[in-house]
Amino acid sequence: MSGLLVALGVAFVASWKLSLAVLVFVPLLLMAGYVYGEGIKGSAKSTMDMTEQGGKVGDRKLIFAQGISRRTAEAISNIRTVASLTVEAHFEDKFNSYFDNFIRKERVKAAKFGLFFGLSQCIPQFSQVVAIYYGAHLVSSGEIEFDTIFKVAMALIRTSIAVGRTFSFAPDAYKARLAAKHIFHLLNRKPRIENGGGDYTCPTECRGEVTLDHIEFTYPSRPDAIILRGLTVTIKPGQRVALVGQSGCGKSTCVSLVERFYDTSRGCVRIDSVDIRSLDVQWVRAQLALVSQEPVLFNTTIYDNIAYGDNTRTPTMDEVFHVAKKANIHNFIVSLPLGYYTNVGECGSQLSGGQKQRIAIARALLRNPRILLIDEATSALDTESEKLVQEALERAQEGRTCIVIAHRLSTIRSADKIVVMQEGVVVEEGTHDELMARESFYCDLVQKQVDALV
Ligand SMILES: Nc1ncnc2c1ncn2[C@@H]1O[C@H](COP(=O)(O)OP(=O)(O)OP(=O)(O)O)[C@@H](O)[C@H]1O
Repeated sequence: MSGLLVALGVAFVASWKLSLAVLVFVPLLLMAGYVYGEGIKGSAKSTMDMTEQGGKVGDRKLIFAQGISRRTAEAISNIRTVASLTVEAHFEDKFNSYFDNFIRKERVKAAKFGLFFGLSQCIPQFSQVVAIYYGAHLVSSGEIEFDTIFKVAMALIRTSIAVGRTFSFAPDAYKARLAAKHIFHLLNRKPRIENGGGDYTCPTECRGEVTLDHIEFTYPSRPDAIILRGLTVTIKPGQRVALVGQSGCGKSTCVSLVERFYDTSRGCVRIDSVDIRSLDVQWVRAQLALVSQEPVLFNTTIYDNIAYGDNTRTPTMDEVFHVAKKANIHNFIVSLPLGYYTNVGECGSQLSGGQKQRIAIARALLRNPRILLIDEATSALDTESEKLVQEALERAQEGRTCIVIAHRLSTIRSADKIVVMQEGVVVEEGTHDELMARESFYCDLVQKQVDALV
């Protein structure tokens, strides 16, 4: 805007009459600049929009089975699910229909824009014709010099077009400011649980005692649903404790609290009698290893996937062999053409469920944790594979505290303690024999599983 004011000053000083004649065109010149600027942005943005929106075809209903909004990229990465649901054509139609709509809308837009753009490109020429025609008249009548025509024309016409172009970028500048504000808000957010550092304790050793002391807990995303209601469990060093109960009673939540993915609402988790909120979270996690229901493998070699178990050092090949043998997976790995350097594919897609489980067990063992957390796989493995996984799990549990979330009760008969949970509280605990003798909750669960098998 200051540029326009300066240009007006220069033009009026040179010739106010000629300036007034050109000024009639200034609003049109501003508009011409604006339309031109929009044109430049439009061509770049439409490509971006097309890619972005095309990527959203997977939204909502398309992956209805999972009930969550996904993008096409996710549909492609979940191609097996898409194929097994036989919804490929549906995805393709939706993808194509989006682009059909897009092309139709863009054609109308392009025609409108072409018209405005053409007109806007004429305006500077018209204004120059007027400036030269009227300027020539003023020169011939001796009111101005010849070069004044160019001073006025250049100052007003070029500046107006430039200002118009700048205006066209104003909405984007505003959006960019807003986006930057969101980004800085995110960057400035402090995590509720500090990831190491600060004034936290790092004990020199860990005995492996875990206490869940009168824990009440709700997930931050669902503050109305109370998941744990005063739950208390004590696990002695080296003890093998199984958490059992119906689906949704809060077993995995207990493991998440021990891992300190969340803080409790009331009560506390203790390791070796120390509240984990006062312990360095990196230290806490270094004492733990989690073998989860759906083990996550990275898209890299088997060696790397196992070596991720201990990021404090680069493990030797012998160490990796040793843990892989313990996890019953070494023979399989060496039978592969590339052995330990075989890539497992995205999320371990080139391996079976049982093989993934065993690699995850090897990874956990490499960490040599004091406390092992096992969330038993719910998905059925074939008998042979299940036997191999079970053997690997049993070996992995030796000499350390273990918290096992058991789905198949037959696997935890020998546990030192079985804790039966119901709706976020402990309703019963003891050994298998003690609980069976009581003929109560645990006995019911066992009976239900036996009935289901028959
Ligand atoms: N991240 C989360 N946000 C909100 N609610 C959650 C979250 N994770 C779990 N829940 C809810 O907490 C409750 C307990 O879940 P949890 O996974 O601990 O149960 P579980 O006993 O381990 O079940 P399962 O045996 O089926 O694995 C469930 O009602 C579940 O819907």
